Amino acid sequence: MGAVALITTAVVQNKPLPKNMKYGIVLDAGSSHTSVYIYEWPAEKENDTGVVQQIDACKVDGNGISSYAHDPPVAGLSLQKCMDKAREVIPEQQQRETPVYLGATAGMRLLRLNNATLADEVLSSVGSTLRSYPFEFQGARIITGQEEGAYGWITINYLLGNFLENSGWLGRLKQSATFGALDLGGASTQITFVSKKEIESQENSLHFRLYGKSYDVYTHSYLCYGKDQALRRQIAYTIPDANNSTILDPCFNSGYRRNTSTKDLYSSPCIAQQRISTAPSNIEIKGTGNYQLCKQKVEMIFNKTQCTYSQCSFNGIFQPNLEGEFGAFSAYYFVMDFLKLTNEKISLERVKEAVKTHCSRPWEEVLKEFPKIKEKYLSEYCFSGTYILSLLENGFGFNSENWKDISFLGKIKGSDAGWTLGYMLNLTNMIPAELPYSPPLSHGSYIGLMVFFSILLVFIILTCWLSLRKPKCLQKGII
Ligand SMILES: O=c1[nH]cnc2c1ncn2[C@@H]1O[C@H](COP(=O)(O)OP(=O)(O)O)[C@@H](O)[C@H]1O
Ligand SMILES: [Ca+2]
Repeated sequence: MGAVALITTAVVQNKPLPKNMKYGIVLDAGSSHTSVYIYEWPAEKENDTGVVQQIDACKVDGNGISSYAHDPPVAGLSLQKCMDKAREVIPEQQQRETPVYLGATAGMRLLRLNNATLADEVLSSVGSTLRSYPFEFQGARIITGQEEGAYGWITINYLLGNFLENSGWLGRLKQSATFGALDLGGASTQITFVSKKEIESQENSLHFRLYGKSYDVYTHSYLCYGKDQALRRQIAYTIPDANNSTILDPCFNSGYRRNTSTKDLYSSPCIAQQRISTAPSNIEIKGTGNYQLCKQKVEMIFNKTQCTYSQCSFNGIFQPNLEGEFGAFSAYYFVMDFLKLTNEKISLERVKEAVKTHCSRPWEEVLKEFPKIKEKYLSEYCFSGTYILSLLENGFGFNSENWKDISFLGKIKGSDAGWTLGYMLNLTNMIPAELPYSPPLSHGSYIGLMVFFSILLVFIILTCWLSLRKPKCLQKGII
């Protein structure tokens, strides 16, 4: 009876509690568009790694918030549809304690360079929209390039489970068991990885202690080297003078035509050094679809001549030797996915061939094959593919050898690869410096052991009882 009571108590008392979920919202206000991400995690497992999951993502209609500089109040209004959706997704009783963060990236950094007052107005407009929702508004700000790189690195390694793998005694011995992060945006690009070598420039050096292990991380964010700004710079190199308003551009498929206003092209601070006063007000771009010529033009934006450190990537920026594996996400993934080049087994040479082939296809043929793809994206895949190859090879120093170390990542275990998750994990203190205490046994093993020992106890009691009865039996002369 005692043993049965023990088993029952063990099972009933230790039933896992019903899951109490928590939620968090992060808005990624990128240069090209804004996305709203909703995350969920069990409250009682807050400090475990790998428990936060993306449960919803909503793409805001229209362009990035920096494009509303001429009418800041509209920037806030543009977020309403996605925020209404967030209100539907998150249970009502949890909404008041759900934090909302907005982080703006390179588009807003550029707007701040052009006009800081307008940048503030846009931020206060999005802030007041977010405050009007029943969530816990935690601020709308422009994050630094360093933060963008660091949080992207944290996100992918958290989702890949690398921090937990490194936290045991065996993991602590391993040198570089994390993935480097390569993030390509529209206005900036970030490279972040663990380096064993000394990081010679302070501004590129980060130190983290996560789950009981220390990480020395190299990061750099290149403003104006996102693919949209790089395209502008590439076009600006060949702006003709006032007598001629046509550009023959090898980075667009042959037969493709696009009209651009010079005022719009020149509005970016990234073009500051390339402006010519005699430029016509409108230009017509005519594609010629030639990978080699496009590559030559693209490479003009990487200055490889000056370097005051022992080694540099380009533009005099220090970069230690590449180490370990890398996850490439955001536009790296969108472009390589379109070109069907995300398979790890494809060599650098084959990737080049594929981009070359795509560039040489007539625009009419491309358009016919992909009628549903947004024309802006479709027309730029030749340039984007060429730019990605140039940036990785000529800029960062990847080659045929270490190309296999790059994985192009869209989602990892259902969550988008990007800086937003890392940003939220950091701001909610969900990544502890030291390993959190976890009971040595899981709930299942605990119950199993309790049942086993209870049965063992019953068995021992029965055996003792039977052996104690023996002399009595003998006394009675039964045997
Ligand atoms: O489906 C797609 N195909 C190609 N490019 C895409 C697609 N979706 C987004 N992009 C590009 O990804 C980039 C995202 O950059 P983002 O808006 O995050 O800028 P930022 O990080 O520099 O602030 C932009 O260049 C955008 O055009
Ligand atoms: Ca981005």
